[in-house]
Amino acid sequence: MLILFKNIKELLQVRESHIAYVAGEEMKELPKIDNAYLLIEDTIIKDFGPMTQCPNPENTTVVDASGCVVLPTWVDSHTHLVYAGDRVQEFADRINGLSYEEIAERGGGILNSAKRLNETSEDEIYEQSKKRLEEIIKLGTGAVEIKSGYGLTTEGELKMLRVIKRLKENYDLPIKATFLGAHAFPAEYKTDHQAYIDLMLNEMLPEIAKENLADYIDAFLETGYFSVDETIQIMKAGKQYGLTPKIHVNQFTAINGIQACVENGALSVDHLEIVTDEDIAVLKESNTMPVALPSCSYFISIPYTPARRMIDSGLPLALATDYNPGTTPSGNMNFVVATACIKMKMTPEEAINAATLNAAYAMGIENETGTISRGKKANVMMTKPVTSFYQIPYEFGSVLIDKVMINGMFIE
Ligand SMILES: N=CN[C@@H](CCC(=O)O)C(=O)O
Ligand SMILES: [Zn+2]
Repeated sequence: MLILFKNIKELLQVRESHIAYVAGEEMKELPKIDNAYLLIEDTIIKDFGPMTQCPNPENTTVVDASGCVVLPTWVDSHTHLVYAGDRVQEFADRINGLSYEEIAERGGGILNSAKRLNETSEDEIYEQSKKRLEEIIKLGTGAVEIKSGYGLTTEGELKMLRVIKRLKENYDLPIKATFLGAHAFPAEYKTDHQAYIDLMLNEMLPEIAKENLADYIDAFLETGYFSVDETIQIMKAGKQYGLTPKIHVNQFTAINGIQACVENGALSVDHLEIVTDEDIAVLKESNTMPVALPSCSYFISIPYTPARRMIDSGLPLALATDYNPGTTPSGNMNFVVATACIKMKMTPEEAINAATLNAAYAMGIENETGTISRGKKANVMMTKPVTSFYQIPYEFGSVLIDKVMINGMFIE
């Protein structure tokens, strides 16, 4: 089946040849074709170019994109969208003055979600999660990473990962599963961290590997959560099962965690609200993708990742939502892109590179999606009529995405 987008005002993120990611100055360039066509054949991008060279194949569905922008769908490389219930009470508590850390110290936070998850059936968690997934697809997300980490028991972690597996089976977008047993220490292991780590390494990981439930391994490397040495143990164990690390680090404090992640071959380091010059120097010598999560900074009022300092130092940067019940109850990548421009001073070109091409690298799927390139998946989207693609971040509270195509099929 052929689908031809014609008269596209701006076709964005056009890459003739393969590129893994863009860094530093390169991030400012978002290649585009004005007045373009885009031809989709079945599930892949077949061809594109200026309208002056537009083909006229038979038996083709034509989409008139006059006045509209067409671009690859967003890639959300960091979410926790499989969870049970919500944490609205903590939202109110924070408005009334408590910090995220204070709520966690009182037994709220991640442990609150873990309790709820362990009390909820797998079917119910699947139902709640698929609604979130369907919502973000309509908002333009065409690939998503999803973490476990609200189980913190063998049964609970497996339950979450099985839900992610069901989502993979039932939805047509690339989904990667990340094992995040090291999200927090359950209360009963507060004084015996090693016992919980042993449980993860000796019981959870072998079962996860047996059922092939995870693609990546994660840990919350942070003061009061998992130390550098504990995280190193977890990364090394994960790698023995073929799970590459993607690590939560530098959300509240910088404790040389980034160096440990880089040394252990992390595909990405995520959060980075607090970044030292040493962290930047270490990242510059690596292929590890830094990932910023601006909706989290917005929601819990913590600093934004210093994108300008990082990009101006020559680093790449990816953007993701962090969709989760505690720090980011939103999976809207449009808001992420807008907030990156407004609060982190990223240009629209940089933000869109960060939310497509670089984000695909952070998920290990840069060969499949993230750019308009011949042979890549037909995961593309079209805006409403706009003055230019700058309108996407400019209208920060609106969703300008009009049509979303996943694997060559329009989402209803
Ligand atoms: N910081 C660690 N994990 C999540 C929040 C988890 C929660 O509060 O439920 C995050 O990425 O922000
Ligand atoms: Zn997270």
